[in-house]
Amino acid sequence: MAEKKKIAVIATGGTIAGTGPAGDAAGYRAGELPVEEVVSSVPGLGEIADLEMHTVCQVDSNDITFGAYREVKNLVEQLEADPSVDGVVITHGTDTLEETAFLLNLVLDVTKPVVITGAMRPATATSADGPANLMQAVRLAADDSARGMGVLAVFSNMVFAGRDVKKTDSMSTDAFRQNEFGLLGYVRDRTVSLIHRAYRFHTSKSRFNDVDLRDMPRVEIFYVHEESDPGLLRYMLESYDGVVIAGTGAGNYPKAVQDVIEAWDGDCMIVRASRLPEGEAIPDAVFDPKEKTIAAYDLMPHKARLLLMLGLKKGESMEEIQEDFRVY
Ligand SMILES: NC(=O)C[C@H](N)C(=O)O
Repeated sequence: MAEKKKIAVIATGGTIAGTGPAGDAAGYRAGELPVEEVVSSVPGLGEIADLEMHTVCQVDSNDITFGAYREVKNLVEQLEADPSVDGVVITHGTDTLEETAFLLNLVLDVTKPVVITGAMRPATATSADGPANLMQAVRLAADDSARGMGVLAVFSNMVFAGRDVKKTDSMSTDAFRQNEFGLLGYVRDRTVSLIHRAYRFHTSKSRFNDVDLRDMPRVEIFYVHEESDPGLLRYMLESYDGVVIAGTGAGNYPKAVQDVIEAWDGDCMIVRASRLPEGEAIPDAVFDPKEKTIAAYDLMPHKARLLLMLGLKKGESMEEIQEDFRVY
């Protein structure tokens, strides 16, 4: 029989560590339970792997920060260098799990499995989903097939790529998808089946895995709708290092917004993304004839924001950042 693996569990909070009125699925406080209690609530977990526990923070994921990302990066890279550890599981709130998964996928210099998971119902709810997700995440992190796959997310038996995972449901326990990119595979009980591999660069092959996550550039998102306020966009361009436009359709906007973009000649870098969950915002001669923007392709605005921050932090030119959006 194969030797038992050792998995490090890093807690950051979220509903998986949430407590509230007995049985209820809502009205709870996220990030309350210590990781040891979350882990001990999962029957049989210790039989899958030896576990070591770490806590970076205990927050609702809406309050996650680059300070926490920096700590997670340092810790995961220490664990990568520790020959006694085989893989890492990160527990996290679901609201911003997709941002954290994408960011870590770009900045961690690792090849060991790194799996992020969470829960839609707090630990005190009837049929809490955290224990099953945690069990599946540990199972995946202990599986050799997960090595070199970048940051993976596990939710409700499904395995997703950190780059592509999206929260698509605000209530169901089946809350994550990666839309037209399907799934990477499944985990259930003792069976791990990885079927697809993410194509884009990540982790040990990412040019961002040496980025110092302190003092990050400030990037905000301008959400487009009918009669969007062009004055608000002008203010943002004057105030931030970068702005991501969450455009309609393929990254589009009203003429008044286009006029502001075309008149802009400051340092603030502009990325054109789409507010839609599927499809791409590609370079476009109709909405951006003067080539003032960087196309985000399929990345949602909140993921595009993180990639832009990393490119700006590296001091990259507009052309280099455009290339980042083609390969990451
Ligand atoms: N299901 C959850 O984890 C939601 C919670 N608000 C969080 O993101 O921390």
